[in-house]
Amino acid sequence: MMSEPILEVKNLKISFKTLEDPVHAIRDVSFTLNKGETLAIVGESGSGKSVSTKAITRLLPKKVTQITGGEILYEGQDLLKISDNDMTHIRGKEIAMIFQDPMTSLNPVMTVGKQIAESLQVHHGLAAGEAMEEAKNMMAKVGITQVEVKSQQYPHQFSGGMRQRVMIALALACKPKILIADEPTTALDVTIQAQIIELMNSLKDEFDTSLIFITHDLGVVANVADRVAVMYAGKIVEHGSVNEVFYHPQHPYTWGLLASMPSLSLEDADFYTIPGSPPNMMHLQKGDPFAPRNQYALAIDFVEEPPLFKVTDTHFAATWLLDERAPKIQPPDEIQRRFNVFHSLNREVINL
Ligand SMILES: Nc1ncnc2c1ncn2[C@@H]1O[C@H](COP(=O)(O)OP(=O)(O)OP(=O)(O)O)[C@@H](O)[C@H]1O
Repeated sequence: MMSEPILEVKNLKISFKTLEDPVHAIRDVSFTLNKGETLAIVGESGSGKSVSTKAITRLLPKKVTQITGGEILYEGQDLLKISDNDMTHIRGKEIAMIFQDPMTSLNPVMTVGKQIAESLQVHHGLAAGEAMEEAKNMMAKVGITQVEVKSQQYPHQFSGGMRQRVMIALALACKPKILIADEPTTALDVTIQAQIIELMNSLKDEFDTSLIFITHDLGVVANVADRVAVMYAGKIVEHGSVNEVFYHPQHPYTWGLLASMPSLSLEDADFYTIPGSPPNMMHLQKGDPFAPRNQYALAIDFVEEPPLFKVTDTHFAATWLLDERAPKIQPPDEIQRRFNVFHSLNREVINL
């Protein structure tokens, strides 16, 4: 795996103006997307996944959005500083997005073939006929059959799964360098979800695209991601390789997400769920916003937010439990089981 960065988000801070106080939606978020990799961003609803990625394509509502700090570096330029015109060239052509509900991105009164073709005409300057041929090729690539007929149909004539395939065809037609998929499979049933994820994985490799995959469902992450970033209350609270986050998680919030995942091997384990609900981002209390829900919280959690502690060169977690002065605690059974898997995985690697 190459580890050359294609996108670097550094110390991003975003607030929204409201009729009351501002909502501090993104509170100092940094992450890197490397060329060719898939980065999954996970977290509960409202944690800031969509806002931080919409900032990349500058799709946040201008009137109410205040970007109060940070930079978004793509190929050496700060996307927060370039002109609207330059951004229009990058959006769609170099950085494309797929959303949970394709109907919000597809034009309901234009045939799907025409929509894909139009994007190729605008971004790649293809002539109409050539663009339509390429559009049909893309539709076939994403597994749509009878493309001569289907390319003449409108979005409402497609099922949910097929519509998502159309969105993928539209997003990848211009061969973007980065694809941001925001909950692309959430509205689909489990079998179709698996098919769409497999499709995105194979096309991403074929097109040499780097992928940011946003989801609240850790279950789908294992099948797509190289690295995982876990968000809570507008911050990344843990990030690492998929094995590190799945089998050696350090943050009690990640423990909660993992332990509440349905699993076949959990019959005897004590179920650990995250009590309470996410904080009000308008009025955050002093200390770690996760503290009131954290059964492993220390006194300091109610006073000061933890920094990201380094676990390995590739793994970081923002929990005071990693401070050398913290008491040693016993993680929940399910997490201990994962630690054992992690240690046996590592032993296998060492013995190779
Ligand atoms: N236009 C807006 N005005 C005010 N607050 C906003 C606006 N857009 C987003 N927010 C707030 O920003 C925070 C982060 O929202 P975001 O949509 O990024 O969360 P998310 O993790 O993607 O959740 P979901 O999975 O529900 O989409 C939330 O508290 C949300 O209410």
